[in-house]
Amino acid sequence: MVKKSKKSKSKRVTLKQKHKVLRKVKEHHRKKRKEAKKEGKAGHRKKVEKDPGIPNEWPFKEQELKALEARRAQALQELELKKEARKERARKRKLGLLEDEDIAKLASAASTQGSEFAEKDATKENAPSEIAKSHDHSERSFYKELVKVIEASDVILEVLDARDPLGTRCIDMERMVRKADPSKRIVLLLNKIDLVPKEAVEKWLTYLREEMPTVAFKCNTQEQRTKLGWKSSKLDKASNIPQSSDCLGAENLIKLLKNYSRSHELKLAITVGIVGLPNVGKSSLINSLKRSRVVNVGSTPGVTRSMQEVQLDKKVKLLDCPGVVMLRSSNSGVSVALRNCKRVEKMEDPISPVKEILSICPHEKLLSLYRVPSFSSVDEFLQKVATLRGKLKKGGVVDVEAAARIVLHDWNEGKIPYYTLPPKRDAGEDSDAVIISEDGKEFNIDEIYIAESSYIAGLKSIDDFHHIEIPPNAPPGIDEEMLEDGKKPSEPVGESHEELMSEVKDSEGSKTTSGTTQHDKLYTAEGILDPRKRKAEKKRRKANKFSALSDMDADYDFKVDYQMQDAAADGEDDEINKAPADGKDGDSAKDNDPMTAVDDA
Ligand SMILES: Nc1nc2c(ncn2[C@@H]2O[C@H](COP(=O)(O)OP(=O)(O)OP(=O)(O)O)[C@@H](O)[C@H]2O)c(=O)[nH]1
Repeated sequence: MVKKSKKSKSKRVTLKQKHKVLRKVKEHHRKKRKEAKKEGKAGHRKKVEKDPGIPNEWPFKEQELKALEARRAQALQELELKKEARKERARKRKLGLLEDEDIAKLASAASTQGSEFAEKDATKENAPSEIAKSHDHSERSFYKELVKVIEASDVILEVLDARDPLGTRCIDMERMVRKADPSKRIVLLLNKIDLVPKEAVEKWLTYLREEMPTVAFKCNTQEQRTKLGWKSSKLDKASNIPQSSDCLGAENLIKLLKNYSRSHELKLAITVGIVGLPNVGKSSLINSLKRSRVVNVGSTPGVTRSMQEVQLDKKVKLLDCPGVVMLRSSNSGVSVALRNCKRVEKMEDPISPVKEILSICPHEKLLSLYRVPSFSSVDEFLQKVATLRGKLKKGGVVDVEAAARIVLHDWNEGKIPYYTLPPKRDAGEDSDAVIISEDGKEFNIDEIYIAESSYIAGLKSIDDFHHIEIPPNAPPGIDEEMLEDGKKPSEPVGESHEELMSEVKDSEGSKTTSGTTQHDKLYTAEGILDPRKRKAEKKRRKANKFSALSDMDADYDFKVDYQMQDAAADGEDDEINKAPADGKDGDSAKDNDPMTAVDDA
């Protein structure tokens, strides 16, 4: 390094010195800023003007104070209502009841409106019809999704709840499948076998296998996202199946589907539509087969809202479907509620289904389950449950409806354990109902049944269970009339299920020739499964909206509205403040605003 000359005038310093200087400068500036701020504040501090209030001399002081108090109370009440609606919405969101958000929005809008917002009153009047419309629409859209799934599938897996297989079997839907294409195969799947005794499972399997290939299954009920457990089909009797959250029967079911694919020598993947009533475990079945949480699962019915596709492997593609709804009115009410086809939160009358539960369940069972002393009527039972569970309304009144909802939730989630046994077949039963099927050969069903018997033997017996036996329900039917009632000329939704079927076919267009694959069919079905189309549609709608807004802006004349508003406000002020105190205009405007009134409070 070149030595520094003694005569040199260079200002180069060491880095340590340089940083020290910089730090000092920074500190100095900060100090200066602080002082300036202090001075500025002290120098220009605004004097807060004290509100002189309403002068004592003013003749209307009493009335004005009363009105102010009323406005303040109303504003507080509105805030309270908003808070409650928010809480309710959060609770429903947690439960996965997304469409309830709209209802909560409507309810809160209706409740928060004051008498001064006349136009909002109109919204309030319209609210119930809007809710009904959206509900109807969701049922129709669920039905449309079902039609799409049936159309796209080679094999239909109809999921039944092992506790009441007949009550959760939809024979109308089966007819619909056969009508649509007789080459489509239906396999019944007896799910939730962990909730019933072994004897019931065996009897139901024998009963159902007289009509169609039927397999027993237990879905995985673990909470984790991946690596969901499977129990081997080679299970010993000592295994405690009902307490395990592992899946049971998956290997067998996959083997059955592959047998079908092999028997038809299909090179492409077969499409398997998973259908069934709400909450029977369709989504859980897909997650269990895939061994990870690929679709949403929930104990409330209606979690699945549209068709979802899951590729199991090269050979099998699964389609999740919303629960079969549009049930006939003869099935509605109590029996629909007890099949968990309706959300308990949405039920207008949750007490009637509880009456039914009390009539079929032995009272001792309920006494021990709910830890209530004896009761003589439904009302007494619900009052005791409400008191024990702390379900009280305002003023300490027991909330029997909330208690009824608890009991219904317990019924649907299997906390009140029950099972059914198959009925005896009539000699003259409808020949259409009993189909001794040839389908078994395509699935190589004998091999499957033999493998299955090993783990069914491991289930708990009727003596270990202490479950309640109830009579089986009749299969629910699909209401075609309901489809026709809701028909509107402008609506693109189909009319009856035949028309819906043809509509879905039409939407597939001319592309759907006999040579096209199921995969093609699926992607041509309008909307849901083509994300690119959906995005393009969204973009187009957004562009239209913007152009409409800019058109509006171009026409808008601020002068007109503002002048009119000013004139109107002047007129109003003159009327309200017939004897105003000087300078009180601003205050009165402030008092008219409920929010300001609360702030003032
Ligand atoms: N014990 C037990 N519970 C099950 C079984 N399968 C499903 N479940 C439970 O049943 C409830 C409903 O399951 P989902 O898979 O959401 O039913 P879904 O048929 O898809 O319901 P929707 O989407 O409403 O049509 C969930 O709480 C599951 O944990 C089973 O084999 N045994």
